[in-house]
Amino acid sequence: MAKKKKTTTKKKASGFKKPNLNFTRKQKVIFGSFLILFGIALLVAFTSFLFNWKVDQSTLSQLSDRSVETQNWMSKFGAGISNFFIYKGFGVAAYSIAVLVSLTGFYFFFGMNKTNLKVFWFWGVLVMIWFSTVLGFFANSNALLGGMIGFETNDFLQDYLGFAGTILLLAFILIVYLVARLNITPEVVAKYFHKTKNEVAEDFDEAQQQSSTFENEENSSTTNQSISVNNFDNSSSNSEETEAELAIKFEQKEEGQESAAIQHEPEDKNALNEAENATATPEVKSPVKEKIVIKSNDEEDVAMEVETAEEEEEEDSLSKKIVKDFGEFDPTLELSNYKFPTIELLKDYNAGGSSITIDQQELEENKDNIVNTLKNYKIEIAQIKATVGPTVTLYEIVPEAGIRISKIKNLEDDIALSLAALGIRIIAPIPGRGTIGIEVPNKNASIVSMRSVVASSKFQHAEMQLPIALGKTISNETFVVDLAKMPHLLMAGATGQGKSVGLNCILTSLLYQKHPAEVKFVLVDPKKVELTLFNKIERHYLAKLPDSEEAIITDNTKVINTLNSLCIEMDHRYDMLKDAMVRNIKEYNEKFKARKLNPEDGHKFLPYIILVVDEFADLIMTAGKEVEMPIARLAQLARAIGIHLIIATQRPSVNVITGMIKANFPARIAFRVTSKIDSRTILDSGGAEQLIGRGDMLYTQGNDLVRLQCAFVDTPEVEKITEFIGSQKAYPDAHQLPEYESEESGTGLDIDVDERDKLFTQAAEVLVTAQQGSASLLQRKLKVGYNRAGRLIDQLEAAGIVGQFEGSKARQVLISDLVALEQHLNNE
Ligand SMILES: Nc1ncnc2c1ncn2[C@@H]1O[C@H](COP(=O)(O)OP(=O)(O)OP(=O)(O)O)[C@@H](O)[C@H]1O
Repeated sequence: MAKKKKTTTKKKASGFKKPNLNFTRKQKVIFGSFLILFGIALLVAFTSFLFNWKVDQSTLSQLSDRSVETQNWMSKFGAGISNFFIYKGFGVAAYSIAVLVSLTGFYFFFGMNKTNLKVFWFWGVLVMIWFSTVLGFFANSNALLGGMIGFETNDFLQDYLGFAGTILLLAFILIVYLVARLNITPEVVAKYFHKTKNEVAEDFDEAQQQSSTFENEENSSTTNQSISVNNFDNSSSNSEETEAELAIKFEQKEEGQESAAIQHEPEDKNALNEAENATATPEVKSPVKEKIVIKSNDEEDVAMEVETAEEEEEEDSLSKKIVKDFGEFDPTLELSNYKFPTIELLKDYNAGGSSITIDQQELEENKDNIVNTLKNYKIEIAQIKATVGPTVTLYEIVPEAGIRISKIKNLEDDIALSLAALGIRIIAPIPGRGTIGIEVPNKNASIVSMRSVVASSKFQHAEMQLPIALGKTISNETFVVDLAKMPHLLMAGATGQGKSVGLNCILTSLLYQKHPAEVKFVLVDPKKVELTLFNKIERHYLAKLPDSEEAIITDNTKVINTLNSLCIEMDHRYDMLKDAMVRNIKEYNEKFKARKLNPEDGHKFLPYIILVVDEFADLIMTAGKEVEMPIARLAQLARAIGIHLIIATQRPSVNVITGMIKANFPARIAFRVTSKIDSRTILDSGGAEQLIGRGDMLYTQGNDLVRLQCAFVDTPEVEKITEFIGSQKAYPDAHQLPEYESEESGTGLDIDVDERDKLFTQAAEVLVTAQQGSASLLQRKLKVGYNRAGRLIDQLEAAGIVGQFEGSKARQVLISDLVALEQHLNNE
């Protein structure tokens, strides 16, 4: 069974590579310009052929003879190729070929998405054949029109379908073209005519109103009277109809207070015209509008327009048009030749044999031991089942009715003793299974190779944003999780238990699935050796601060700037999301790819950013609480905007993994730890102290604990992968994070006088009076925070008022009294 699985996964892995038919940018420009010019040459030759074909045709058989002259503007080449395409080919419809060739040239030259090109060629050739067949009807009067192919096709169709049949077939093809290619449906045509009708009516109204305004102006004194008479006449002659019309009018009045045109009685014609003009102005822009005409009593039409066009729809159709013309935005275009690492770069640790090494005898022995031990404590078993995993075997037992589960749980040590094995874990009961699980380590644990998990179909076909193949479960299934869903991961384990391998496994998974345009890593490696290999992919996958030289941060003091910079990036991304009216990075990028967001408004494709901290305890110790705040902020807010944190630590103590950190890292991985307390700190439950090490781990994402064997990826394998990626064309530099100005950055000794703190003079007076240069004194007296007090001291030192930093002692005050201070400050 296991072997069978293996062969299928291998097949899938080998089918993973895509053939590479891409040109480099230079090749595209050269090839593109050739095609454009070739297309133009064809146009020139074809046009000339139309005038000179009769003369040139007699020379065609002697084209190889240099002395023979042709009339074509492109000489022998022009005459030959035109004869081929026009006379022997498609007639005048052959112009399509020249246009299509030039168009192809443009696509290559400007590096545009070529999917549209295929569509152009398909329809272009179809139109050409259609035209030449239609023109084939006139072959007798002019052989050039339809060309030989047009004539023959026409002739062929007429033989089988007759004249009428051929015409009907050609008409059908025309309809297919109009509907499928040009989207011209009966509705569209009807809409167009409706629109034109409206426009004519509108013009007519306008003209009428203008003439009546003119009349109005001339007879201003008499008009009111005549209208009132008209009103009277109308209402008396046609009272029912008028009532109904008036009712509509008043309704409109009540609902649409803003419509001045309706509120005014027709006697105020100037106002009416003005109002109408005002409402008419936006009409010009609105693509769809509906007109309700309400007749008034004086035979004049009061038109109210209801505009139904929405700007967003217009934008939508604009983006659709851009997508139609250029295809969706492709973030990978800049590195379009990028090749994903191949599976061969990973080592197959189980080559030549099955990955499971437990033998039948071991299984039997363990089973007997478990049954006997439980029997000794008077626990009878109704059923027992074994599932063999890569490092441990799970024995699931169903005890006889009436046995208390806590009784079995308490026997953990006794069972371990009887099996003479470390790392026995009892899960009582197994959630959702109704059994009790006893995990017993295999005598010969087998390695779960990274190769096997990367090649697994579960990973290959994972429909996840950031898929990570962590390893294999106890039932030997590949375990794949989505980092984007976690959304942050906390990893802990004692030294040498597999943390670094685990981190490499996560990073490798992402390298196998994500293009450099889609994901960027920010790596913090205080141990300086663990992540150095990833330096090779700096310009592909890493992100760094603009002014830093190294992309991998090994100096803890620099981490604070990076974290704050990530916070700025986070805020910026939230603004972009808000602007785009989407809720998360996935929707944002989809909208951007569909060209619904304008890059000129600051929108761009957002890669996922993954922050990896290899030794968090070390970071907290050196950089202190200052790192905790931005980490907690990122962890709380960054999930929607694609910034994910992976934090690993050797020392899972409560002062490192604080409540604030824990609350925001629901996904946790525990490798073997030394005590139950550590296990509780990471997982909120025991169990990690009973693991056997070497990548044996427990994973939780807020609810159940899953025991996994972490996939093993060795340093040489990572090196090969990074070398493979690093040797390919890269971006000019690592991804730039936003610049961050640290609060302390202005505290050099060359502080500008203008940049001094507002409390500078007050601070100087406090220290000179007390003759004590201490920051805490300033904090107390001026009620300022520690940072500001520190900055003030630096400024006072720069001004020569206090002396240099002297460790634990307070700084010396260099000015004796307030008078001297005043003098000192005046002399500056
Ligand atoms: N998944 C695994 N499968 C098999 N062996 C493993 C696995 N993970 C780790 N090991 C073994 O354990 C050793 C130590 O692993 P790793 O370097 O990852 O430990 P670590 O927890 O990072 O230690 P430290 O904290 O001291 O850096 C590896 O060299 C390897 O031999």
